[in-house]
Amino acid sequence: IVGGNRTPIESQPWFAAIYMSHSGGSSSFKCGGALISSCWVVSAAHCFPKLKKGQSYFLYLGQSKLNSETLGEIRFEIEELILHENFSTGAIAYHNDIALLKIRSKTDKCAEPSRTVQTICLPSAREDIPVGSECEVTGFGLEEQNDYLYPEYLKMAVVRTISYRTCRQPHYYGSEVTPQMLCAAHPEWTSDACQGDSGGPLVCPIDDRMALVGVVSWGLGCAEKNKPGVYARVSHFLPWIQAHT
Ligand SMILES: NC(=[NH2+])c1ccc2[nH]c(-c3ccc[nH]c3=O)nc2c1
Repeated sequence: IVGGNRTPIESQPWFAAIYMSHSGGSSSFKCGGALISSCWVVSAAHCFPKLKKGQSYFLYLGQSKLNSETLGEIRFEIEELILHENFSTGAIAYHNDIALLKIRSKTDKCAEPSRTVQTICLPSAREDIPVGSECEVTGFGLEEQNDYLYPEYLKMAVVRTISYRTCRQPHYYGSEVTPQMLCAAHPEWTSDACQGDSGGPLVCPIDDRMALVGVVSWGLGCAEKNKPGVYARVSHFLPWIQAHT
């Protein structure tokens, strides 16, 4: 997250930190995710390239600090990884960049709600939030696009949704942006998601509840003028989520 502020996991209790474990026993942080029900986490399909021998994915819920113990954090193995069947990579965009992870703890359980672990609501069917809505994006991703280390602490930034027409302007992203994507940026281009935030949640208030409106997908650089963050538009994928969970 470029800009924004540190946030405790209690403020984003649906946030999942997804890691890859390597054959030698080491592990590396990969992407964010969001808990949508006890057994299911939503993330981005591009976070899950084909695994090599001895590699696997796992995730933590309730984690405020990267790679280390947060009181109340819980580790989950990925029992099932479902990538959208039409996921593809465009010139700069990812299409249908959404994935579902079925989680299972060591004691074969799914997530149990606590002060640091809660689900995020899905948006109701196909209704879209008004342009200019103030939303929040969360993750352990880079704080500057040329950084090479991820921050230790979870961060959150406030961004506003941008209209499809604006985002398709030539000096924005032109026709790389499709109706299944949602653009959002800070009005002064000072905060944004960045590498490592992929898969994480863009949550926006709908009526009086926070809902998972977007999944961090791509962007040209980070917090660059006229280059908004692009998210998978979750309302479009509701039928797909319902069919696979
Ligand atoms: N500006 C944004 N909102 C953004 C979001 C996700 C990104 N993911 C990446 C990325 C860069 C290089 C390798 N893998 C990535 O996911 N850049 C990103 C930029």
